Amino acid sequence: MEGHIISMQGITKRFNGKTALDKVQFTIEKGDSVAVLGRNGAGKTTLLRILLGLLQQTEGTVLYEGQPQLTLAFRKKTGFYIGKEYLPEELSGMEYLQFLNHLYNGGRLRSDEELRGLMDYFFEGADAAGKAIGAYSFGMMQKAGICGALVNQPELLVLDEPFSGLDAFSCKKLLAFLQQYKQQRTLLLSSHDLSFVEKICNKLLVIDAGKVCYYNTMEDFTVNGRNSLEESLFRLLYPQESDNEKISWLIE
Ligand SMILES: Nc1ncnc2c1ncn2[C@@H]1O[C@H](COP(=O)(O)OP(=O)(O)OP(=O)(O)O)[C@@H](O)[C@H]1O
Repeated sequence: MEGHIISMQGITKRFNGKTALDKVQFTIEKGDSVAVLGRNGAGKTTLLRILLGLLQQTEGTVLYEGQPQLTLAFRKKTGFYIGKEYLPEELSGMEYLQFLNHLYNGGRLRSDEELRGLMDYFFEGADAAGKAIGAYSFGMMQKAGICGALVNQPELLVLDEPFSGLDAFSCKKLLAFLQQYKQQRTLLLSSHDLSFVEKICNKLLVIDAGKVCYYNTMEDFTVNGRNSLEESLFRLLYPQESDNEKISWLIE
């Protein structure tokens, strides 16, 4: 177990008898940057929610540094953004960050100036700090969620589709941020945007119909970069048939 920051052991999740995750098993080493990939409905968000203790698994165990994960240490050292449903709509962006700051460390962790700096980086000076999150656009909510995930300077950062809804400049800023972040910490993200995944992650966890069908390095998956990530993923998950006939049928 030594060196593993996260260990998921035999995780099964059933919703009303339907299996969403089936005996999922993997470990994440400190310093890894892992992308969770798979089709819509494969089980990625369910997996991240269970890992974070936001959803109870039906079977299996999640360990953080060798211990059951729902400890204060896990909460203090983990940052996450998993969807806008976890954002308090009535608070302004700044109030949300201040709230998290108090929650994590009685307000001693970061100064208001630092929190404002965090917002400035992702919002690029847009007037968001004083505005209620409920009045944000989808992309602004994503940014507020990402800022929230970073308040406690987490050792493990978990992000569910962080690039979704961000404009091109914001994607570039997030990419630059994550590229630096991953050099010092551990990162787990799900994304459908393979070009960003390729630039950030060293390991891939591919899930299909609730089962892990690949977990290893990006290099191994792409045969040392000879194939693109997209090609390699298509080869693993999609049948080699042409959709042209189906498209013609749909159009005509
Ligand atoms: N609360 C729930 N109740 C019932 N079924 C659920 C619930 N949450 C997820 N599921 C089901 O579990 C499966 C996995 O869903 P999940 O959201 O984890 O997929 P995903 O890989 O994150 O998909 P996407 O790429 O579309 O975000 C799906 O079949 C989904 O319908």
